[in-house]
This record gives sequence, structure tokens and C-alpha cells, in this order.
Amino acid sequence: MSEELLKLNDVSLAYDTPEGLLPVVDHLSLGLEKGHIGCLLGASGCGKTTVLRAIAGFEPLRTGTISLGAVVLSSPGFMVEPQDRNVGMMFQDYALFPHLTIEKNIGFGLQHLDKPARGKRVEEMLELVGLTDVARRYPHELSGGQQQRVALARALAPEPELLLLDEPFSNLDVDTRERLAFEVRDILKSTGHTALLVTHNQAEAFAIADRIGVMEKGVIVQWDTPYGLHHQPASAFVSDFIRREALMAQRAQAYLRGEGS
Ligand SMILES: Nc1ncnc2c1ncn2[C@@H]1O[C@H](COP(=O)(O)OP(=O)(O)OP(=O)(O)O)[C@@H](O)[C@H]1O
Repeated sequence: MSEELLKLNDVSLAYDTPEGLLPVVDHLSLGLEKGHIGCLLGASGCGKTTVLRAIAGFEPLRTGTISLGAVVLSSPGFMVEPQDRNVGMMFQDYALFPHLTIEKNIGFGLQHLDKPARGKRVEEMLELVGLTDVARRYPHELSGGQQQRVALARALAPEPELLLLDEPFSNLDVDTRERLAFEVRDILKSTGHTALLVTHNQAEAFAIADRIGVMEKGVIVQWDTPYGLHHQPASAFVSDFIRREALMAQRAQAYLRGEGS
């Protein structure tokens, strides 16, 4: 049996707001196997990003534990610092440094390596994401899809044990988004990385993930394979959610073919 790398056990999260405590995530548990790509899928506001931020070490836990391998990263009153978690992050807005070349952006998190080792690692990363030709360019000289591949290379360069991706494709046009989702899956699979992605886009989730957690109001209602979600939805909510998005995609395609409005 494969080993679970990331484990969330009974995790609850809440924000302190001027109106009082806002509970956002309610006793959530999940396990992600080493080398797998997981995805939290759900409507806006259901708590996906909050879960990701907690795994990255930016939100304290009210209950439960988050662990990576044998190491507990968070529990109530205890948090390993974000920089000490060996967790990489990639966001929707690329977050590249505009004044640094692509190779310098990728090498940014590698200050602990000497110059030759850093150069070698940057070269490997450029090759991995297919951007060797543009190493000396600046971010604004690249397309959105290319910039996101740079962001991926930069996140993977320090060899994190786990990669977190927050809506990484949502700023891209539909064609680029689908292509890049498949590309990112291939890249992560070729390197054997474990990753957890957050999205509200079902097509993206199904394109990239080995396990999908459908979230509703701070809980995971089903954590399953894409096949399992389609063929054995655990509740009416899951089957409605999956069906509704499939229907919307069909309608959009019919509209583009000029068959409806
Ligand atoms: N810093 C914060 N302070 C107070 N409330 C917050 C904060 N961040 C998020 N929230 C609230 O917590 C809830 C969950 O937000 P979260 O961003 O985790 O949802 P999400 O599922 O990622 O949504 P989206 O897809 O829109 O990003 C929302 O009601 C949001 O308004």
C-alpha cells in the first residue's frame, strides 16, 4: 500500500472578524499519497484557500493536526514556520519578480546552494518546463502560460516535499488553461512530486487530479478518484455539482457552435 504524505486530521479553522469568530473549515480530514495530485474543488467561499493557507502555515488550527510524513506541522497552539515546512506554493497571479530574468526568478529560492549548483538546478528546471530558450528574458516578455510555467519551475526548484497550487490557471484563457493543466500534470508526474491544488473549475480538477475533494461549506463531502465522483457520487450535492458543471460546459459548447443562446 502507498504511504500517505500529507495528512489532515479533524482540522477546524476560523477567522477572527470584527463581528466575532467566523468558522470556515469544520473538522476536515484527508490523506494524500506520495506522488499523487489532489484537488479541492468547490464553490467560491467554501474554504478551499483557507485549507491551503493552513497547510502552508499561515492559519492557526482550532482543532486537529496537519502532518507531512512523520512530522506534525500544525496543531492547536503549535505551528512550524512556513519557511521551515518544505512546502512550495504557486498562485494564480504568477507572483514573479518583474525586475529579474526568468533564470534569476527560478534561482531565487536557491541562495543556500553555491553558484555552480544553483546554475545547474536552474538549468534542469528550465528544461523541465521547456523554457530554456527564454532564460534571459524578463517576465513581461512572456505569455501568461509561459509565466505560469516559470512560477512552477521556481516553486519546484528547492525540491519541496509538497507543492500547493491556488487556482494556478484562472488568469489564463480557456485554451491555455486546459493545455497547461495537462502539462503541469505531466511535469509533476515526471518528477514524482506530491501536490494539492485548489480550484472551482471542474474541468481543471478532472484534468489534473488523482484525488478530488468536493467541498461544501467548510467540509469535504467526498474525497475520491475522478472516476469515483462521476460513477459513485456520495450524495445528491456531489452528483448535482458534477452534473451542473457538465451541463454548463455542454451549453457553452453549443453556444460556441451557434446552437443556442
Ligand atoms: N482573512 C480573512 N478574514 C476573514 N474572513 C475571511 C478571510 N479570508 C477568507 N475569509 C472568509 O472565509 C470564507 C472562506 O474563504 P476561502 O478564501 O477559504 O474560500 P474559497 O473556497 O477559497 O473561495 P474562492 O474560490 O472565492 O477563493 C469566506 O467566507 C471568506 O469570506
